[in-house]
Amino acid sequence: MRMYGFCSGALWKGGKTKIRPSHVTMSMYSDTIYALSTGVGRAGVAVVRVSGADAGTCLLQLCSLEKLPAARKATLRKVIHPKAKEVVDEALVLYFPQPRSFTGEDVAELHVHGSYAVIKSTLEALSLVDPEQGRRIRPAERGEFTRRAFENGRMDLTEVEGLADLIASETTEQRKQALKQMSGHLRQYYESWREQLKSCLAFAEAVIDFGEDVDESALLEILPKATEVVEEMKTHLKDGRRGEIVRSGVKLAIIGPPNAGKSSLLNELARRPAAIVSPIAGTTRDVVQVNLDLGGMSVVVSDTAGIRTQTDDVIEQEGIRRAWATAEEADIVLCVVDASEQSNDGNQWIANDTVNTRKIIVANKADLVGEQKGLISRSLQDVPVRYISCKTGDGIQPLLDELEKIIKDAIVGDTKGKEMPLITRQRHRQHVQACITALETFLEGCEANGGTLPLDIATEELRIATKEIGLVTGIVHVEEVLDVVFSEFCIGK
Ligand SMILES: Nc1nc2c(ncn2[C@@H]2O[C@H](COP(=O)(O)OP(=O)(O)OP(=O)(O)O)[C@@H](O)[C@H]2O)c(=O)[nH]1
Ligand SMILES: [Mg+2]
Repeated sequence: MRMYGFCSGALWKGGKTKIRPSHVTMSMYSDTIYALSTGVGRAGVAVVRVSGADAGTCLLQLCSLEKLPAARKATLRKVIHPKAKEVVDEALVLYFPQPRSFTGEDVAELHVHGSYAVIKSTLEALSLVDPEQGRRIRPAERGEFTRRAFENGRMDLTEVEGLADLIASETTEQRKQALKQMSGHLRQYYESWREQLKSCLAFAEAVIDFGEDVDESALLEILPKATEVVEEMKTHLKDGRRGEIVRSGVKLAIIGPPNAGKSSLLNELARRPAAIVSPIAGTTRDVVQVNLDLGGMSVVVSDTAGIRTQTDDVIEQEGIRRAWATAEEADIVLCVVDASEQSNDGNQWIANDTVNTRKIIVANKADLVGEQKGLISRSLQDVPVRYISCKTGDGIQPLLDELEKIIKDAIVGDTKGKEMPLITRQRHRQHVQACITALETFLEGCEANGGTLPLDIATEELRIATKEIGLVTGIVHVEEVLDVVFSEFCIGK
C-alpha cells in the first residue's frame, strides 16, 4: 500500500475553519477545474463552479472585467463567449479568494439561467479561457471539488462522507444525521482517540529510545489510557448499526404463502401499483422493492414470492430462495397470511421459521371473515397479530403507525441528545475494529502488563492502532480509501 500525506506530526486542530494540516499552505493542484454544480436538466438557475489558480482569470476574461469583483459579493454580469464574442447569458457572478472558499482555492461561481443551451455555451466559453502560462483549465472529474477541499485541509474524510450523505439524503432523519457528520461530530471523537493514542505512542517510543533516562514505571500510565480508549471504542461499535440503518434505510420484508395478499400490501404501503396482483398463486417471482418515508425514516420494503413447499417450477424455487434470504436480512418481517383460509395453521410455519426477532403476523383479507380467534397457533403466541384488509384499507394505517413506533423505539432509537455519534459506514467500523484488535494485542502482550512481548515489539501494535483510527478521518490516508470515498460524488461536487 502506498502511503503519503498528512501523517505523523501534522496535528489537525479542532474547530471548523482550522482543520488545516500544518504544512498545507496552498493548493497542491495546478489545474483549474470547472463543472456544472447543480443538477442536470432544465431549471430556473444553474450554478457553474470554477476552482483553481485561474478561477479569477476565468471571470476577468468571460465577463470582460478589468479587476476581480469584490470577494463573496454577488454582481450581475454579461458572460461573453471568448470566440464568438456574443453574450451567452446575464449571470450572477461570485468570487471567493483562497483560502476562504469551499475548496480552499480561488473559486468562482457563475449563476446562469438553467437551460441546456446556456449551460452548454457557458461550459464551452470556460474551455476557451486563456490560462496563465504553464497552467490548464479543464472540466472537473467526479468529486474533484470536494477532493480538493479535503486535500487542502478544509474537511476531513468523515465530513466529506457527511456531505455525500447530505446530497443523497431523502428523509428528515437522513438529512439530520448527514448534517451532524458534515459538521465534524464524528471527526471530533476520532481525533480525540487518536490524540490519546499518539501520546501513548510517544511515551512508549521515548522509553524504547531513551530507556535509561526515562522513568519506566511511568509506562504503566499509558496502560489505563489505552484500556479506556478500547472500552469507549467498543461502546461506539455497539450502536446496533443505527447510523447505517438511518443512512441506507430500514429493511422491511413481506413474506408469506402464495395468494395471501403480500403484493397487495406492498401496493397499499407504496400507494401505487408497484407489484402485480392477481388471484393466480405464484404471481410474484422476484423480489420487488419500494422506498418509503415513514415518519422521516427511510424504509425499503421488499415484496417476495409466495412460499410453498411443493413446486417443480425452478423459477419459483429460486423466488422462494430469494424470499427467505430477504427475510433473513430484514430488520422487520411482516408474515402475511390469508385470514379467510381454513388451513392457516399450516401456513404459520413461515412465521415460525423466520429467525428475525421483529416480526408481525399480518392477517389479510379480514373483510371476508373479520377477526378470527384461534387463527394463530400456540407456538406463535408471542408474535403480534394484526388484522388488515388490503381491499377496504382497514388496518393499514394502524399497521403503519406500529411500524413507525418499532423503528423509532427499537431499531433506530432516539438519535437526539449528546450521545456518541453513530457509525454511518462499514469502513469506519472496520478501522475501529482493527484499532481495538491492535490495542488489545498491545495491552495483553506488553511486558509491563504481565505479557511476554518486549516493549519495542508491543509498541508496533500501538502504531497500527493509531494508524487505523487516522484512516477513518484521512489524517493518514491511502489511495484506495480516498477512491472509495470520492467515487460517491458526481461531477461538479
Ligand atoms: N377479499 C380480499 N381480497 C384480497 C385482499 N388482498 C388481496 N386480495 C386478493 O388476493 C389475491 C392475491 O393477491 P396478491 O397480492 O397478488 O397476493 P400475493 O400474496 O402477492 O400472491 P403471490 O405473489 O402469488 O405469492 C388477489 O386476487 C387480490 O385481489 C383483501 O384484503 N381482501
Ligand atoms: Mg405477489
